[in-house]
Amino acid sequence: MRILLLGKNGQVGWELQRALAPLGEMIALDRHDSGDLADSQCLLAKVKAITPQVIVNAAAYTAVDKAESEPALAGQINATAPGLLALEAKAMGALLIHYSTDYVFDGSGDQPRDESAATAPLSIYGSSKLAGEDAIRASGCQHLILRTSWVYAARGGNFAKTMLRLAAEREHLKVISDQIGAPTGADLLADLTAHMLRATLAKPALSGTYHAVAGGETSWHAYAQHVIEFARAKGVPIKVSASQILAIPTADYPTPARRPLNSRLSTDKLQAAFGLTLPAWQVGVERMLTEIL
Ligand SMILES: NC(=O)C1=CN([C@@H]2O[C@H](COP(=O)(O)OP(=O)(O)OC[C@H]3O[C@@H](n4cnc5c(N)ncnc54)[C@H](OP(=O)(O)O)[C@@H]3O)[C@@H](O)[C@H]2O)C=CC1
Ligand SMILES: Cc1cn([C@H]2C[C@H](O)[C@@H](COP(=O)(O)OP(=O)(O)O[C@H]3O[C@@H](C)C(=O)[C@@H](O)[C@H]3O)O2)c(=O)[nH]c1=O
Ligand SMILES: [Mg+2]
Repeated sequence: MRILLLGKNGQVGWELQRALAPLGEMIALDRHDSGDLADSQCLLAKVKAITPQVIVNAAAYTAVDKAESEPALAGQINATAPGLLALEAKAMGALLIHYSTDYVFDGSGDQPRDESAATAPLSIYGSSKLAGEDAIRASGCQHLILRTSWVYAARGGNFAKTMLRLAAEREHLKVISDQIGAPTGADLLADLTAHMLRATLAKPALSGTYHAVAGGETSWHAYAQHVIEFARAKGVPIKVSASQILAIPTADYPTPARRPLNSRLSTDKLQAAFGLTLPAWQVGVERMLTEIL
């Protein structure tokens, strides 16, 4: 089996290189080797030449605030290119695996959302990701769309690493405590992808959209506290004292993009359909911290 991986150097792409390696021949691209989602023509020519049985798209425009001032580029990378990949997958009979986000929702309420909940993105990033999902579903190709949230990895930039850096430099931190979600490891997503890929090739009816996040929930503030106190306990030099990691409401942290308050996603569908278990978010975060500290 030939697997084409796009975005091989992102957080998720890097872990997919590891997790998908045993499943077949992998061709892994980034934007520099004809895998540029901003250049659809070149990308589609490359896909046709490779004729993969599976396309895994881990490439995306993920700079949430910057997207507010670059909507056309975000739309090209997150919506137009995935839509064209889906049409090509349909034509070739390939399975397309793609990732989406909690930011497709408006974050109202306080209950976990399932896959059928109404979408209403608050940001350009969120609407571009939703348009990508919709284009894939409309293409009629076999697909797996994994909606995830708050992704971190040992390799790459993410919130946990930003907090460790700031905690070493500053005497106080202000972190939002009224946005609730689940930090999800890129390694967990890659492993889920490998299992789901195999199961879906064997049983195409599994094709569809799934929420894929770690278990439990937290706020950005409690997540930051967890990361910083774990590092402190390991002897890492930390400047901020525990009492100076200050909880603030979203209103006190103005950003160009609006973000959902309630990012809780229910993973019941994924767990039931694939017989998989999603471990608590702390398990993966502590493993990642142990690796990088
Ligand atoms: N990060 C998060 O918190 C979350 C991510 N997701 C989704 O998960 C998926 C993976 O995200 P993640 O690994 O965290 O993101 P990263 O930002 O770590 O990686 C994205 C990758 O996409 C690449 N990329 C950007 N533009 C292009 C382009 N024009 N052509 C080809 N490649 C490009 C980047 O390359 P380069 O470094 O060269 O720019 C980078 O390697 C995405 O679909 C994202 O929307 C969902 C929820 C949360
Ligand atoms: C750096 C910092 C951030 N924050 C807030 C801002 C934001 O609400 C939250 C997280 O900051 P980030 O910059 O990681 O936010 P962001 O880049 O929006 O994270 C999102 O990325 C995209 C790609 C997704 O799909 C989402 O699931 C989510 O992970 O923490 C603070 O409160 N204090 C701080 O010092
Ligand atoms: Mg970010």
